[in-house]
Amino acid sequence: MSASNRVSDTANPSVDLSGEEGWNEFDAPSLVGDSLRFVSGEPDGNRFRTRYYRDAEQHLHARIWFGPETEGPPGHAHGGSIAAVMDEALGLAAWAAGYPIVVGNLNVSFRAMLPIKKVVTLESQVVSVEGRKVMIHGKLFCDEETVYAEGQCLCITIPGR
Ligand SMILES: CCCCC/C=C\C/C=C\C/C=C\C/C=C\CCCC(=O)SCCNC(=O)CCNC(=O)[C@H](O)C(C)(C)COP(=O)(O)OP(=O)(O)OC[C@H]1O[C@@H](n2cnc3c(N)ncnc32)[C@H](O)[C@@H]1OP(=O)(O)O
Repeated sequence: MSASNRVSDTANPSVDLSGEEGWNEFDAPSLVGDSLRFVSGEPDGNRFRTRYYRDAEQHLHARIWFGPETEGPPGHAHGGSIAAVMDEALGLAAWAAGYPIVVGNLNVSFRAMLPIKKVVTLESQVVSVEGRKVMIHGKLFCDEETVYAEGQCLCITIPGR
């Protein structure tokens, strides 16, 4: 690839991260601080672009653009980039539900190759709470037929917070 092609690869495209009707934008930094830069830190960059929402039932959703810098297999997202999104978003879902946690265990099933430069949706749900263990499930998809990944995230509450 020539240098000039590389420049056009990283040109700053505009990306529509708007939510669905009934979703309210969720201000993650106001809840957890500014530390979530790995996935959410560059809203105009070429790695991820992320916007979080909550629905009327307070479930956390996200619109996420996997930019060219998330590439793993040619033209598709690196599995680690998908796992990073799951780690942040599912951990954040626990915080948003009122549980101050860190992620203890994360299982990701990669169901279909995720094309880069695409906006996908993440949905999440708190499925159980037992003592300090909060289980969150989530999936990344673009429509009913196309699920790219599913995540099961065991979060552990941090004592004293
Ligand atoms: C300097 C400290 C800072 C601490 C963090 C402070 C604040 C965080 C603030 C903001 C967070 C910001 C944003 C949040 C949004 C997204 C979050 C991103 C998510 C992450 O990116 S976060 C980084 C990756 N994350 C880690 O870096 C965790 C490293 N790790 C540990 O810090 C410990 O490992 C810990 C705390 C997990 C447990 O340690 P612990 O000593 O407190 O508790 P203990 O071991 O007793 O476990 C209690 C019960 O959980 C079960 N349990 C524990 N771990 C399990 C596992 N893996 N699988 C199955 N079960 C497990 C036990 O079996 C027991 O169950 P039972 O009670 O039934 O026996």
